[in-house]
Amino acid sequence: MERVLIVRVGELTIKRGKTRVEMERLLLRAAKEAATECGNVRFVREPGRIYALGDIDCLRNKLSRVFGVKSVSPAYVIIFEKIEDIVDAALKLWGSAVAGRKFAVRVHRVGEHSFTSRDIAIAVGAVLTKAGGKVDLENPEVELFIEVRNNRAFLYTEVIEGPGGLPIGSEGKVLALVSGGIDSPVAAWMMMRRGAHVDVFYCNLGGTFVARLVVEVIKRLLSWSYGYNARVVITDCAPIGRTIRRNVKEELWNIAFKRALYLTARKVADIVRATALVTGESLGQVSSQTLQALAAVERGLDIPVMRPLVGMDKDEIIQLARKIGTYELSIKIPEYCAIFSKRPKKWATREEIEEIDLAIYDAVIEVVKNIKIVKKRELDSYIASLSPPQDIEIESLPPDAVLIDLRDQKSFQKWHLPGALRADPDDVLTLVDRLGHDKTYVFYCYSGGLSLDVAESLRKFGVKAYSLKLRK
Ligand SMILES: Nc1ncnc2c1ncn2[C@@H]1O[C@H](COP(=O)(O)OP(=O)(O)OP(=O)(O)O)[C@@H](O)[C@H]1O
Repeated sequence: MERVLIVRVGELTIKRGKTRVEMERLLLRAAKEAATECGNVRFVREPGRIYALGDIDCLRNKLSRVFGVKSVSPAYVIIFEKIEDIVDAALKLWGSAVAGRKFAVRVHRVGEHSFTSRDIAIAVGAVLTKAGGKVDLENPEVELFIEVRNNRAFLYTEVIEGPGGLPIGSEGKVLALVSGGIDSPVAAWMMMRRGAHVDVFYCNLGGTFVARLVVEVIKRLLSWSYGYNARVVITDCAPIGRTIRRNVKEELWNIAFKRALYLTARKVADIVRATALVTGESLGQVSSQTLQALAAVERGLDIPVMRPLVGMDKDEIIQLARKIGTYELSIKIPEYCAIFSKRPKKWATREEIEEIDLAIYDAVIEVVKNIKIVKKRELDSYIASLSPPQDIEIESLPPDAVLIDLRDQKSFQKWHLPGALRADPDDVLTLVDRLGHDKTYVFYCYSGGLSLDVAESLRKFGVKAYSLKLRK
């Protein structure tokens, strides 16, 4: 008996003519890329499904992640002449597996035969009962599927759900704004699932420590992008941060950063030829995601902004993030922002947006000029190349340095280094503004990652800053 993976295609079966042919071609292209790690593989196409032959366990895992695939089933296939051949195969395969267990035989049949689906179910049920199983169609412990297609029969017990949707490339291209947080990778994934080519845009306000973590998230996200060597556009957004802090009223910092993100992404969309932007915003999730706030930041943008999560609850988004595999990586990313205002305005008037645009214009142009584009297949070497400045980590305090503890209040109260002040990462720049940009600052935190990042991002603001290596 030969083993084969049945790959059932989903929504594209309702497409007709040229569209259908093109979608099948794209699906097969994605399936071939997904199967590259599975060694020698052969694909056979049939209406509504594909068969994959080769290392079935590997193929099962990979092809159940291809967009456009509704489900897959590892199956045994036989060529038969009479019903007894199917019954024999079922007994050989499942005789010992059903002993002492309740089972149900589900038969599906296509083609002209001298017997019905029910005949097969009865005959197979009878031999398996003799082998020690018990028929229970309502609550079986094991379901046995037999699909008869002309002179072939497929026998299987598993139906593994695929992601569904449409093959990647069947829609146009979009640029997804990905922060590395929980939501935006899910939004990007949902656009991939609808067949879009998804390129990714990440605006880094921090240092290489966070950038590395974010790119790991993006890499995991793009591990679904079979059939498309997606582009990741990474930008150092420090010029935007500096400009906003200098030239925008503090209550508008948050909106100004969002606006800068949108404007930068708008320009990047032209470079990568994307037709729409995608964000991970969901209506009302946080105060910056009210209708008014969303309308304010996308005013006059002249490109569709898609928000696939707009109607979803946070727990639904988390569930999807877990399924995609990005959740565990996203929650490792420390959330802080150098341009975080304590009393932010929730939305802005047309005039305020115009003022913001004017204030950030040059910074946006500078950031766009310095974008780095990395292809999906180059992400590993890009991640390896990311390392913080060599001299940023120190083991002893320079004289007159201001020492800052970035841990939470409770940990600080329990113990802290002599002379240390405590600050939330969000507040560091404000503190530095107050104490003076000419001093030397040294940070420490729990594991050394956040302090590295805060020091690195402060340096982008022209401040002498270090991360202290704590002895364990
Ligand atoms: N640094 C960034 N680079 C690229 N896109 C970003 C960045 N920060 C935010 N975005 C985009 O703006 C959206 C809204 O960001 P916001 O911080 O308001 O929400 P969020 O709920 O924290 O989103 P997420 O969970 O995706 O970080 C994000 O979903 C993402 O699409």
